[in-house]
Amino acid sequence: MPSSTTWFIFGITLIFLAATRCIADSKLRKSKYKNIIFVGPTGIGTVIGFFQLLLGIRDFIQEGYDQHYGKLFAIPTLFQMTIVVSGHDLIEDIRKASDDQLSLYGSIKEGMQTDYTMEPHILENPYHFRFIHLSLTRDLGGRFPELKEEVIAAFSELVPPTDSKEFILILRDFSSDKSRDWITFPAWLTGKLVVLRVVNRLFVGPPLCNNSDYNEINDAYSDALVKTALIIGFTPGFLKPIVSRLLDVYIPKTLRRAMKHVAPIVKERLAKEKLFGADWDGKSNDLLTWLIEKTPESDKLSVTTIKAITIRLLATMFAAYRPASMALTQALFDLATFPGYIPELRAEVESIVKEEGISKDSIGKMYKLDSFIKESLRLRAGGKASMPRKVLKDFTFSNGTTVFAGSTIIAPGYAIHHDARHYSNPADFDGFRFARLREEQDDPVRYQMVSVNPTFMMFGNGRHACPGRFLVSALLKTMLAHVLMTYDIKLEHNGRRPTDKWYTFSPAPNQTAGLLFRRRSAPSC
Ligand code: HEM
Repeated sequence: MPSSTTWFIFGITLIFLAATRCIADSKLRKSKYKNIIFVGPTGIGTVIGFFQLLLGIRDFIQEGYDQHYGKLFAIPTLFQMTIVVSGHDLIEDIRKASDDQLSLYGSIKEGMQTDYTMEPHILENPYHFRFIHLSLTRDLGGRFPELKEEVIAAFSELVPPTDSKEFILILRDFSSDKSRDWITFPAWLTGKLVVLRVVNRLFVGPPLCNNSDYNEINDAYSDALVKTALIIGFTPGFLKPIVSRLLDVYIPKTLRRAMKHVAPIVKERLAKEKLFGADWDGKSNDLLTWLIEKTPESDKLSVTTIKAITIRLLATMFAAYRPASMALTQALFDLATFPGYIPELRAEVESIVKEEGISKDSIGKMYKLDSFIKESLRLRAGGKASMPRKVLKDFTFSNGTTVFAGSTIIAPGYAIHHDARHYSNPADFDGFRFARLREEQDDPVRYQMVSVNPTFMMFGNGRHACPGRFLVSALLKTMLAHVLMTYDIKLEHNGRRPTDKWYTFSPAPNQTAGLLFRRRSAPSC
């Protein structure tokens, strides 16, 4: 229990921060931002606003979007200015801007406080991200058999039909009546473990991808990164070095644990290369190999190198698995919430699998399944803040409004996805919405999950649009096809969909709810 002195210091700190926020806000409104509409409380209300902003700025974004659609509006957060850009033309301006004007990496640097949470040079040259473009996406067809194999293996271990070692492990606190057919699994934990394992199959290969300690480390690293970045982000600039030093325990500890797994594999792969040459038989085609090849020859085994490789592995995994596992969990909740879709989805999957089996090409033909997952993404996933960009040079939008270097701009993805201008009955889950549009307009490309445009911002837009979306689409479709073919699924607690949990900008699936699975007697894929 914290002592009264601790509470006193905490209270004084909050009052100090609130006062700073008031002063900063009033300065900003009179400053060069005077031509931009401000959203959020004013005057004494800014003190209350400060606490609301601590909890998240999502309501202010929606309020601004509803009242000022097609314009820019500003939400002064604690120590910075977040400018929200709405309307097709202005979002197009962001898409066309150069990286030295509006920078994605600048916003990641700020959002994740990478100067304090990672080695700064890693984001200066994020070549690990290019692996997704240059290798993984281009060769997705070639990698598909591994992805499929791992999906099947992961589900059969993590959602097994009977009592088993892994079953006990994952259930932990989840009680289940094993005498019945239906078994309850923790949805979020299961979704995370399946995605971690499958993505790690493509990032580090077997056996590490099945190592539960390594997968847990990936999860712990992401958690530590988010929490540390949040605290440092709320800290005034001059205090950041001190606060980051005080917090300098969780990330390094997790990193050291991860390095213990990565180092022997790097050694083993280098030894084989020495023995059998650069293209040795059985050489893994994964992110780890790619990172080893990028490292200067003389330096491949140094601790610094292993550390840098491990950070890049964990950072890429952070970008990949968190949104993908949230999307999987939400889609499973939707499948269980709207069982009326199951027969038609099953019919589509079964007929295609019967003809062609499961491959990258065959899942490409499952457009009802694609539509169902895309609708789940539209309604539940993603953040209020798509296309985050740090303004590096003053930038003037096509409507004449200038944003100044130092501000952060975002597009309000969540509001766009819930806007009746773009989607009829936007609050309703309409699983075949995109399949119908595709049929009506005879356009097989525009409505598929991986297409990005100013009305579907889940994966951003423009040159930085998520390069992992092709993998995500293959991953989610293969997983849902497997679940449809292998299990019956339903919600616990009389069929009420578990409520989402909101973080600063983004919704996340409920993290404690369970899902019930029952093995089908029909053959699985
Ligand atoms: C449902 C899952 C996912 C969602 C919703 C998502 C969303 C996003 C968004 C919104 C961006 C920023 C785009 C922009 O600002 O224009 C982004 C960037 C990125 N994503 Fe994803 N992502 C997902 C999964 C993945 C996966 C599985 C990977 C890796 C395999 C990945 C790798 C990346 C990378 C490397 C970038 C940075 C792009 C660049 O450097 O230009 N993402 N993602």
